[in-house]
Amino acid sequence: MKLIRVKDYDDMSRKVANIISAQVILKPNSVLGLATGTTPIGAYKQLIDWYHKGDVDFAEVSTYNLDEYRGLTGDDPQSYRYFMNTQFFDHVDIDKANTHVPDGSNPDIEEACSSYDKMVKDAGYVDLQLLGIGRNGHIGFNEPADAFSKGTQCVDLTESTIEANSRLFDDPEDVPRQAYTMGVQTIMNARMIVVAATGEDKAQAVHDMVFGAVTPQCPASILQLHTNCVVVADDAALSLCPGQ
Ligand SMILES: O=P(O)(O)OC[C@H]1O[C@](O)(CO)[C@@H](O)[C@@H]1O
Repeated sequence: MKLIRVKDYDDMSRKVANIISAQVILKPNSVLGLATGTTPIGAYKQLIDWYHKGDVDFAEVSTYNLDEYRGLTGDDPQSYRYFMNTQFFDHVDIDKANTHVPDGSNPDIEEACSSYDKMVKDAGYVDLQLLGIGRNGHIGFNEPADAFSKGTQCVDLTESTIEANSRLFDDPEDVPRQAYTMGVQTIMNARMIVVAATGEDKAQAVHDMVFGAVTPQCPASILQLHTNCVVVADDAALSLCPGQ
């Protein structure tokens, strides 16, 4: 695991955008694994800016998102499909047909998960996976559990995640209780992984991810076993890490 210390959220956003840009410039038809949440918004903004300046383009890129709330359609403003369209896809030259998010509107869990797995597999898995990290160490929506997940699965969100994500909903009661998420094994199949984290509320999760035991109780800890994983984190997120 390589640690890159950054000053703050803006610095993290530029560095993450630089890594994604380099990937796309070197391999224009890259398969990107993308994340939602507050963490990557600044990186998406930076990429949009560089796209408008002609520094990078996404015409040949395809994308697979980590997760989606079960029960929401893509046109629901709280859905992750809507988030990706409005925060990134609508502003660059990516072909929307090449962008993929688990289908939260599919009530058939088995079908929703297996069809997403097949798509990612048929794409040859992900070249570069961008990850945020939950306060409890979750990646995608893979919550602390007794075993690491493999392929796409339907998960019951923990109270801590529901509480953390309720800030984005008018009424906390509206936060869906379930989500479809890419599995940990699929995430680990990515050829490069970039984890972004800022802020003190991520410090314990970042410590456990980098220095803790590899355990499904902290899903992000398995990233220690990935051969090409970079963590881009600010002082606050690294504040519990020894010698950092
Ligand atoms: O970037 P945030 O908003 O802190 O979220 C962290 C993680 O939590 C999720 O939003 C899921 O709760 C992930 O998609 C994200 O990577």
